[in-house]
Amino acid sequence: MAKRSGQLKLNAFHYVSGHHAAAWRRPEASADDRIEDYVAFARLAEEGRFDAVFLADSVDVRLLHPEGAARKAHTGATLFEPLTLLSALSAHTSRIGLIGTASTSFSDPYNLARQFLSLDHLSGGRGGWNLVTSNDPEAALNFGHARPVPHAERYARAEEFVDVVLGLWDSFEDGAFRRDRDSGVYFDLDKLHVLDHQGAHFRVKGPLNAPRSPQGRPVVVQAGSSEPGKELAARTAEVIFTAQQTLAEAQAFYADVKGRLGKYGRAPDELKILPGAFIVTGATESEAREKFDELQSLVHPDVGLELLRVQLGIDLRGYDPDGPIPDLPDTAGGKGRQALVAALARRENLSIRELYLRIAGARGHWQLVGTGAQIADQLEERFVEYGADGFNVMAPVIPGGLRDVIDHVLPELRRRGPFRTEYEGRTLRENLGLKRPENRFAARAAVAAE
Ligand SMILES: Cc1cc2nc3c(=O)[nH]c(=O)nc-3n(C[C@H](O)[C@H](O)[C@H](O)COP(=O)(O)O)c2cc1C
Repeated sequence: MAKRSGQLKLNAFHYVSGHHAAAWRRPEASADDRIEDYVAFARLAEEGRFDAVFLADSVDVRLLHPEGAARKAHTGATLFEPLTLLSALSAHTSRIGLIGTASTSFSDPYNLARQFLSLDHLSGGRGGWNLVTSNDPEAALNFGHARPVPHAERYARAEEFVDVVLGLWDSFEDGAFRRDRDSGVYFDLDKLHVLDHQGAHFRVKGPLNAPRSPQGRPVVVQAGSSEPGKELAARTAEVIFTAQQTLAEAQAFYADVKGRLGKYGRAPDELKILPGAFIVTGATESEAREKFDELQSLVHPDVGLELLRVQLGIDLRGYDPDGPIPDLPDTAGGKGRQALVAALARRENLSIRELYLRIAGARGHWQLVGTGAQIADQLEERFVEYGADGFNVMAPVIPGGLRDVIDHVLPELRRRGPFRTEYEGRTLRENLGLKRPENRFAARAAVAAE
């Protein structure tokens, strides 16, 4: 296959004080309760010409390992609800995309469709929905369940959930709202469509009480890595977040998922694959390494064991930290991530302690520590060798780690070619190079009229 040209896409992953588990302990890190810090991050990412800010989310504080949770092993304890926060950020930014996470397991399609379409209008067409099924085992207990919802059930619901949302987003065709004061006609009835969805999980009549947005509808993002996760993404998503350690694993995932689109009548370029890249950089390699080592020295064993509980689905308290990880149970959580972290331990022959330090920063994602040129070389290789269409950039500490990427890595990428100096468009779709979707009802009417 010829080496590719074109532009890679970059998201700025906002993980409260930083993606490293010890980020919040650094004095320069953003606070998790100051809106001005979130605004500063979004503006910094926009200054760097990133495609979007991405907000992860969990609907559970993750207290299964209280000591680890109390030491902020993950963000669960202090996450502002993403849609609320992104709506606020839309007023302080003008070009950067705003992608927020919401669960199909613990929401309902009508409200979620309305909220994300409202964000899309508020932001002038910059909204995106990261669809998750929520692999936190205790999240279900916050929504009326007595036990975790099994993986297969979560995806069966997600498949129907996304179809209802996409259908509701087509309730009104483009140009439906005339707002004609003279005739008194506010909208064209023949451009309004009732969904009337009847399914195994949902009965939703519609229409949605919100018109199509400047980019048609929000961008749908998925982050599944299991079989059902990849299939759902191939059928419905336009961006997929993912995690791979090696170029070969990234190329295999890339070819696998792109190869699935054809059966849904989709072209490979209709889905952008953005693996995570945890990047620690500086003016020199030793400066980058020092920054990383300082953070590593702040990782408490309770935090490390909690990180492994979330990623591997097993509580390793009571095991010898300098011994190997035991055989792993079938997890109700994220199967894709469990397999990835277990493979990392085997490949690098890591003890429990070594493994939690290995993932304390990147949490199972690709970890790059070095100068801007060294990192740009690796990012460019994964892009030109068809391992990614771009990256979800994870800064170790916010905002300093993002500033480092902008100052040291992006100029090197621009020198090599595959990253923008200026936004191409005004909407998230235009900047991601995604087409503006047709309204399904208008498309059907056009075919019928031929
Ligand atoms: C970059 C990235 C971001 C993710 N963000 C979230 C998140 O915010 N909330 C969440 O519940 N899961 C999140 N996930 C987990 C995925 O939804 C999914 O559960 C995981 O990748 C395992 O795939 P599987 O569910 O298909 O087994 C994320 C995954 C990736 C790769």
